[in-house]
Amino acid sequence: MPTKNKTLEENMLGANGMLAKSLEALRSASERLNIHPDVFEELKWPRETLAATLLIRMDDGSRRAFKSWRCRYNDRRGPTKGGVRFHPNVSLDEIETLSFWMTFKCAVANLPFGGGKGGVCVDTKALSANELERLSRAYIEAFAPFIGPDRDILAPDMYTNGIVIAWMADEYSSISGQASPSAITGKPLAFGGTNGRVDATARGGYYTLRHLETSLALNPESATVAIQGFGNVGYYCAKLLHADGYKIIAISDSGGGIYDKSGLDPLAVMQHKHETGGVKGAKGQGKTNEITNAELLELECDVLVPAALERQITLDNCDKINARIILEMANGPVSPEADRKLSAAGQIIVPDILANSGGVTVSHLEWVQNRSGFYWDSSRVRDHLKKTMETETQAIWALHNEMDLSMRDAAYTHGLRRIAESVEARGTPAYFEGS
Ligand SMILES: NC(=O)c1ccc[n+]([C@@H]2O[C@H](COP(=O)([O-])OP(=O)(O)OC[C@H]3O[C@@H](n4cnc5c(N)ncnc54)[C@H](O)[C@@H]3O)[C@@H](O)[C@H]2O)c1
Repeated sequence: MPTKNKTLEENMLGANGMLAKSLEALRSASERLNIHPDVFEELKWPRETLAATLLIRMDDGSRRAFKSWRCRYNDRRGPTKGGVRFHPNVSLDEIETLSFWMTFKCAVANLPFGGGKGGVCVDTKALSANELERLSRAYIEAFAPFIGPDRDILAPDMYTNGIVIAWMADEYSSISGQASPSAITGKPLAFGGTNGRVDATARGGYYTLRHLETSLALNPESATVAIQGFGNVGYYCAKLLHADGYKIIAISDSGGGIYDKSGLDPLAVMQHKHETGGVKGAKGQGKTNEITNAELLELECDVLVPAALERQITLDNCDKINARIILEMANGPVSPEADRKLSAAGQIIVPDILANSGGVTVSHLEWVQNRSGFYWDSSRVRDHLKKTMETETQAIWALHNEMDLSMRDAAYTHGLRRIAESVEARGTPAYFEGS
């Protein structure tokens, strides 16, 4: 590629940005599969990203501005789909990267969706409930022409659970002038939500891990687990694994963590978090110590479950990671450089685009139910989720072994095959030359 173009590409992507770095997985999967360059050129760029400044009336009468974005990364396999994140560190690069990951996650789960994502740069803990409602509705007002059941479908992400999604769905229906439940998934049950969505992301990761137990020589009777992040995903992961005999030895949240080598009961820790606002101070079965988030990541354990933010394990700390298996329940918790080093050292990283795809898999079922008007019971949802997770886990595990790839490379290869087929189905230069 000429230097001039490369500079242009670097300028457009931001050479050191998270998206530019994340594209490495796409680049190597494209080379491996000998994908047509048109496909790679298309997948390198977000299809469209919209930015909006949300102006909110605060409770004290003042006005405050919040930066926000919505990105539709690629829609070749169907309408774009992805959560909305409310977090103080949200940035354009982060939203576009998360949308890129969603594109591959939906393909890995074989859903008829492309990838999207949105976010608002906000610390929700500093807002009142009224301010949070105004912000949630303002987000929809700003992006309403961009979203829709056949265009871009929203969902929860960090700090946008339950009521926030209900406000958003309500606002979208008001603006569109009709009940439009399928534009936003993750809704409360009474508002067109689906059974089984609350713990779907965690349950998907749990099915994946349990399916790989024999291959990974994991014994649930004695395996130890450390969990970073104790929100929707971290809590339900801890709960499901604990119920099957796994020993949860450490849990953390944004305020810090606790460690007990005799084991922690996730229900008791959640009770403590409800009462005090954090996990610190909760007691386990034996001697419970307080630890930092950094210390939690370095613990000796069989399974480390990052379930909070991206870039928690990087070149700075990857030499200190002692877990045999990392189950990526957060999006992008291990940087590409750290992933290469850890994989080369024989540590198994079950990648986010597989491990946490249970959430979007059940969101798809919610969308299907909203459109058909026929609602499923929990066992039907769980059976479908289990089957999907096991099928895709097995396919990725087989590629990992057959092609001698890390699990992340295997997952990108698996997803790219499907996306490339849908791009190529619209014609490549070879098709037009032949006609
Ligand atoms: N909820 C879903 O369905 C879903 C689906 C796929 C992926 N994810 C990913 O899972 C992760 C967690 O999402 P969630 O829905 O559980 O969010 P959540 O808001 O329910 O919980 C987030 C948790 O992370 C903790 N946290 C925040 N900053 C932290 C830090 N610096 N160190 C340790 N803990 C910290 C918070 O205290 C909280 O316990 C995110 O990366 C999200 O993108 C979520």
